Amino acid sequence: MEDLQSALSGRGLTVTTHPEKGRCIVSTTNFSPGDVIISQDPYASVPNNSSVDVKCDGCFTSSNLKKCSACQAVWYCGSMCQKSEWKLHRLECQALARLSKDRRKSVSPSIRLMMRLYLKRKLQSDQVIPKTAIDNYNLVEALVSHMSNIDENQLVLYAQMANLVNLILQWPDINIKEIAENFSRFACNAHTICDNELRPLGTGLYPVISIINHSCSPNSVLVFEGKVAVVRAMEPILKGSEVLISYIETAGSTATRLKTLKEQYLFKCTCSRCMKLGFDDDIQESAILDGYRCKDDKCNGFLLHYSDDNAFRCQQCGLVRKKEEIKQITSEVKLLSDKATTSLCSDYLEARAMYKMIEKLQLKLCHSLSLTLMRTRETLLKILMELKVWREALTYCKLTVPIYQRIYPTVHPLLGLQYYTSGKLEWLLGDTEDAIKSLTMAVDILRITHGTNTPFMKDLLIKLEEACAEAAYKLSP
Ligand SMILES: C[S@@+](CC[C@H](N)C(=O)[O-])C[C@H]1O[C@@H](n2cnc3c(N)ncnc32)[C@H](O)[C@@H]1O
Repeated sequence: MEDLQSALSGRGLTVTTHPEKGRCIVSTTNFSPGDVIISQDPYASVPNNSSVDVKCDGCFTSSNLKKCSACQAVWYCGSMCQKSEWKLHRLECQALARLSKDRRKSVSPSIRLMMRLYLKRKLQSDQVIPKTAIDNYNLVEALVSHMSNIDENQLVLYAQMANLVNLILQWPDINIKEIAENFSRFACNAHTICDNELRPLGTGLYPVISIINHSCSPNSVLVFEGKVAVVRAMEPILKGSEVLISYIETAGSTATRLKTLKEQYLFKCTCSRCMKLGFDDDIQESAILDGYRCKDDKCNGFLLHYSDDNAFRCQQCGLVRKKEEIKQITSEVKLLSDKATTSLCSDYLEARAMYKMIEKLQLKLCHSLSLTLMRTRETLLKILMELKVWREALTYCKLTVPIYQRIYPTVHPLLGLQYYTSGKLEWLLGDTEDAIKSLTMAVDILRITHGTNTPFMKDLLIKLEEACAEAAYKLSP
């Protein structure tokens, strides 16, 4: 702990304890928006490979991959990544190679992550890999596990997974109970590693970054540069303030956020947004985000429960909508959604037709600002991008932007990325003036959340420069 404190003090941070939250990271200096508060390499990490989607173990790229010839289970994009991973993979490779081909295929990313945690611990204790103040197994042991609060079924599952790790590693003195506890630690401490556009690539354990607590209106954001986790300030953070990130999608209604945090992280959030639960404006906001629209097409009102829960009443015009009718449309949407999800993996044209039908039904059911309708439109945007139907994709992107602006704070990576998508589409379609506006808004946000020195940001800045140059050229006599 002393080593950690002294490593953090050089970065303007300290670890304190809070009676309800446990450990916290607090700033001992002022941070401005865009400042890197802390960055860390993973103690252990793994790509989220599946039978249909594989990534390089070193950099998580999906292109030019070759299998490790010995274990046939791990992929690399080239010799550089293979070499950088070799010390750890050498031991992992021997363990995997002992398994039958079928067994090897069934080793899930979570099992691999646990194996890699133990292999790293072994390599550090054998001094093959150096330990540092922010990269050692003691920090993993200090992470909360919530073992005494998780239910029995979950414990059984963790015990089964621990047995599997033992079976693969075949270390005589391995402690099954300790492995099971580490699975519980993964559940509330591991982070999903994402690319710059926040698409998931894998999972990593970052034991110092895991000390940062949650808020639904956080002052910082966690992004990834390759496998390195980077926490940046999104707003001015004054000396003495706690550094807070969000563990979950903050757009959900208060009840949804509280439920997710309780189920996955086992705590009751008491941030300023969650403390509004049950107050009038929170009830209204939730009814819009999660809720239904007025039956009258011309009314933009939202519905709240009415007369013993058998009906809903529009809060704007008073029109009543029967619960039965809502149930009927909901089940039609559910039926279609189940089919549509499968078509997403196989046939984009079919998926487009199905999601359009879902959107049509949801327009009858959901408030125009509802998250459910927005998610459908996000999916349609992705499908249309895959199909390269740019103009229609732009229409859907534009439909989501006002909702993003409403549900996210002015500096939020998802809002910045949506402006970026809009700008790219406008640029492609020759709407240069609009592209400049969207790309400028993207830069204003993403330079804070993603920094300015990454290839991703450089690419965005070049696109903006090109759009400005073209606009100037069009204007020149
Ligand atoms: C990733 S850890 C954060 C560090 C943790 N406080 C510690 O002592 O190691 C996540 C756990 O911290 C606690 N936690 C995080 N944010 C919290 C909050 N806003 N309120 C209460 N507890 C919180 C919960 O126990 C949660 O499962």
